[in-house]
Amino acid sequence: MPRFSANLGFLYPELPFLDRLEAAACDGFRGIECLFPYDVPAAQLRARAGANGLDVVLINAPPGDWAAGERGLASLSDREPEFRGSITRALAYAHEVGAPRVHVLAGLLDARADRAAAVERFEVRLRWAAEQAAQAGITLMIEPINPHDMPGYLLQRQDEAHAIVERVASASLKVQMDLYHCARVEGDVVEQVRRWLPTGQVGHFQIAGAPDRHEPDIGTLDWRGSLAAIDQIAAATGWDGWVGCEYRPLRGAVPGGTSRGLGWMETG
Ligand SMILES: O=C(O)C(=O)[C@H](O)CO
Ligand SMILES: [Mg+2]
Repeated sequence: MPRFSANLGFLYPELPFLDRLEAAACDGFRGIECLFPYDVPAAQLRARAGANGLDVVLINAPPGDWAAGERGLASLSDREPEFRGSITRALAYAHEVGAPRVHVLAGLLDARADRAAAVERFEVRLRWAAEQAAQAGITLMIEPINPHDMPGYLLQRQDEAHAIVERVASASLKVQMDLYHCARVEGDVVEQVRRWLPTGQVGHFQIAGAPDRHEPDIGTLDWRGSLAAIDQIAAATGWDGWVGCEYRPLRGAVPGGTSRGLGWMETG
């Protein structure tokens, strides 16, 4: 089985954020990932992770005004200074907590906007951001996200993301392949893993059941096949990344609900 990290934006929702680290460690996780940890001083997160023997494997860069509906700044016109500030802040935070990956959200495309121009802006900004990341020894991620969960998101398909990574041509930019989004948009997830992981351009995986984003074994996702493909290709190529558990536990806020739903890991 691959290494799993606990996405603390989704798992253990009944606990205060910092207490989720101990719960994850008790459940056997060795890595955690966060959506937007910026309300917590980096020193506190680093200390809790260290005390629980956890690596912080991924954080997201600040996405703009999330409450107002923004989902990233990287492709938005007239937001370059804010975008650059978000990257600087994310890289500094990631450095302090020892996170080797930062996910950069692309942003929403207005229905009347020119997609080609937005993609061009995205690439120009990623090129700059990847240079900053390289200096910090951090790898940036871009992630295709399905339009049911995030209508209008610029990046929805694996081939679009990989084409951008190829054009930006920096070793510090990779694709975050979320098997849940991939299942909802592209269907045959195992085939997509087999197509893209050997390219060396996948930096991180995430997993959830489809179509409801609960535990991977709830729904139609071929999670066993996907994880077996990751294992097989990792053994052949030396890929040593993580698979983030980014799902809403079916038992939601019931105390212990996340832990009780982890049985799929044993049966994979
Ligand atoms: O939504 C996802 O799948 C993510 O991974 C983002 O980081 C949060 O929107
Ligand atoms: Mg994801």
